[in-house]
Amino acid sequence: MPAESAVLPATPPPADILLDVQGITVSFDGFKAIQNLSLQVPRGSLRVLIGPNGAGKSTLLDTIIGKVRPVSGDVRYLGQSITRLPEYRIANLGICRKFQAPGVLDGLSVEGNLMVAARRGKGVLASLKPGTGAAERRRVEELLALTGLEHKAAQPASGLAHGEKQWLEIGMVVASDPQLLLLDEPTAGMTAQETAKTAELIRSLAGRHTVLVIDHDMAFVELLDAPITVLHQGQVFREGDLSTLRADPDVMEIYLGRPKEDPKKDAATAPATEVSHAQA
Ligand SMILES: Nc1ncnc2c1ncn2[C@@H]1O[C@H](COP(=O)(O)OP(=O)(O)OP(=O)(O)O)[C@@H](O)[C@H]1O
Repeated sequence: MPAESAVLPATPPPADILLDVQGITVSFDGFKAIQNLSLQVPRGSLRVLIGPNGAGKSTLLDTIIGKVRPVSGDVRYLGQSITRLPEYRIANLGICRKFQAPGVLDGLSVEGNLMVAARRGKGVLASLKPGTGAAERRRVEELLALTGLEHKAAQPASGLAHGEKQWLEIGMVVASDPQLLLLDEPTAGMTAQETAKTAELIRSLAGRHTVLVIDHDMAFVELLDAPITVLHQGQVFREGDLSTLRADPDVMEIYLGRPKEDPKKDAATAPATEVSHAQA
């Protein structure tokens, strides 16, 4: 895909905005983990959130799902303020964070797990409606195809490899058809091959879903080929595509602690752990 496709729209029309974070500040005992942060996410888009440790990425997701309350600002979803809603009501609006899903049930088969997830949230009466069972089976088949786990459908989830378990969990989250899906480091612990497949899976979710992904793995971020928002010290530091951000000395500096005046010297002396963490 050409680089231009990843560039953020300058001023997207408000009707296309699913999530509109307006100037939020989050304070923990006086420490501002997020400071006057604004972010707009168009409906059906895929957005990547990166930033050094402590930048506020997880706190932002916690605020969107109502786990953490901002001291000021507003989180708007489909034009409605959700800032003061309890977590369960925000979830009921179709906002789902992957780690919130109950983990995979090891004793159940892959398709059994997906069936449980497809039924979750439906009342007893709804599940007794004629045709519901057939519709759920069709949904499970769709989810098996989406996650590439058709060949493992009957196998117990306990036997899945790490990556496969993650795909099953993504499938379980998608089963409830969330409009906004928040994924926090979905490729942690994955091999390069699993990471590439995860990128493909996540890309395929955009359109039907709006997806916001946090990750540190730049190889994965590159494969996602999506607009990126860089957070730093609780604020939006930059937005753009990966090639633009990689060429930005200020972004390099916050990731690597590399002084702009003498990048060569610092690149040579930057601690290996810091470089490998960001890999930008
Ligand atoms: N419950 C809390 N109480 C106090 N401080 C917190 C709390 N949660 C987060 N923080 C602080 O807020 C800042 C932002 O943390 P956050 O976890 O959001 O960063 P992050 O960008 O997700 O970092 P990482 O990439 O390391 O996960 C950090 O300085 C962190 O120590």
